[in-house]
Amino acid sequence: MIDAHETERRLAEHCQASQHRVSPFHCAYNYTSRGPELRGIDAGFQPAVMEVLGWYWEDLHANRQIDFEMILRFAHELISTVPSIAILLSQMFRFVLIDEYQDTKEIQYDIVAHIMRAGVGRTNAFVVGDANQAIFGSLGGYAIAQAQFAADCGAPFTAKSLSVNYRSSERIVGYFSNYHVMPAAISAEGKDRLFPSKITYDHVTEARDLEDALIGLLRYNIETAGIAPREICIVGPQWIPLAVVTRRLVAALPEYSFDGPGIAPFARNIDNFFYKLARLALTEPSPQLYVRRLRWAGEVIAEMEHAGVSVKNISRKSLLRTCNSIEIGEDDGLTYLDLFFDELFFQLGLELADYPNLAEHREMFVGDSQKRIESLERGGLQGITDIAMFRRVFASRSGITISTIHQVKGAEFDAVISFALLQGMVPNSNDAHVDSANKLLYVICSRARKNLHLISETGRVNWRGDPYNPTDVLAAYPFAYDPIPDEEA
Ligand SMILES: Nc1ncnc2c1ncn2[C@@H]1O[C@H](COP(=O)(O)OP(=O)(O)OP(=O)(O)O)[C@@H](O)[C@H]1O
Repeated sequence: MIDAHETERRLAEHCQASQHRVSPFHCAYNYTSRGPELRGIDAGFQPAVMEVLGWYWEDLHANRQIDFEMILRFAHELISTVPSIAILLSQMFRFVLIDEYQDTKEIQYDIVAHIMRAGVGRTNAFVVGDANQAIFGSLGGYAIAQAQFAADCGAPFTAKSLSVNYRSSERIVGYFSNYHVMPAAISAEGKDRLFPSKITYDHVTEARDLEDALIGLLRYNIETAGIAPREICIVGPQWIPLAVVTRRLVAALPEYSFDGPGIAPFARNIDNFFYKLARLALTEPSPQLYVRRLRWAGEVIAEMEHAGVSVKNISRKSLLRTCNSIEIGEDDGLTYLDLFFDELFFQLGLELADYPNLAEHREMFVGDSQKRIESLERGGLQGITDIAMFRRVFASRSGITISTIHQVKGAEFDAVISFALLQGMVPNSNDAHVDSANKLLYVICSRARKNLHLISETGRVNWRGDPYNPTDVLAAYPFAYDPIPDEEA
């Protein structure tokens, strides 16, 4: 099973053999029940891209490997060609629960529909989500219509709606309701419903002064409004600019700490064996972490067994003890991990070369992490290789969260500060549809319980040198914003 980074590396290799300047970017594809579909590629260019993908699939086949899309493809192929599979699954499962249905792909809906049809009334489904938050359309996710899914499943569905919001104040709910693409009446009924929320919109700050504006808002929320740093989130569209902003904020506000998946110095590939092992290598034994580390140790042992290691003498506790006993005096995060992995294998009496699957995982983990560090450094982030930065990835959240819009989905904070709300970034220029902008703004604004601060900084230019303007739907919303706290002072 190869991960997204390895897919890109292999595609880059095959693209070199193409005579049509195909790049890995063009090769992003979704499997549907009708076969593979490319994402936003002109019809005339499609044969050239499909040629490269053909080589890529042959290459994977020759190495007995699959990528994520192929899991869906083969699951679908099996379930639609071997009827007993769907019948068996429908007998095993009385309920199929789907969360975030708006991010579900056609092939996934079709897999469920096969099971439901085979169940002829035995299997029920509970499908929940929010069509207003469908921001993974570019990856093939969409909110299926109720009638369509009912027809596909051969089963009637009863629609119910959640109209009560327990998270945000009335003022916040009133504000983000503007960005609904599906009509919905929502009322605020949580404990903060009457909170006198500040909702501000700054469209005058220049990009070069962005950090000052962010610092002003952070200080207002922490020092004046009394909000804890871990209850504040800064949201931006892409993680490299976010990392740059973080670096400046870290330097300007040494008294506060910052957390965020976007600033992790190594590849967050949760299926990789060495990522799982890194969790044990980078956390210290402590009573608070004991149960979690025990679970992580269990996952590591299961992966080892899967790779063919004899684990009968390795228990979760003994593995933890061995990990805890390893001491490595090294400040460079990647070197530390490298030495840790070597030492652990040595202590367990294992030779990595005897387990090709694990050796491959190690190569991917180290290669992806190096690439990630290089791109963060190119983005201006220094000190990223330090072991302390590595350790923070698994430390519990205590600082101000920095996140991309797509990563922040599902989370909630007392205060949300969002920048780069610019047409061409939010929404992205590949997907400049007005609904896409509405959904992104809806996701951002509906994360806030109390305060919401939006920024469309001026002076940013695209690769052609043209200036970015504020996101159209945001600029067109005639809302009575509060004065920006700094100006008030
Ligand atoms: N019945 C309830 N009474 C009080 N608080 C509730 C209730 N249901 C949910 N909440 C609180 O409301 C907040 C939002 O709930 P939750 O995260 O489950 O919503 P959600 O539908 O997943 O939201 P979203 O899709 O926008 O992320 C949480 O803080 C949760 O604890």
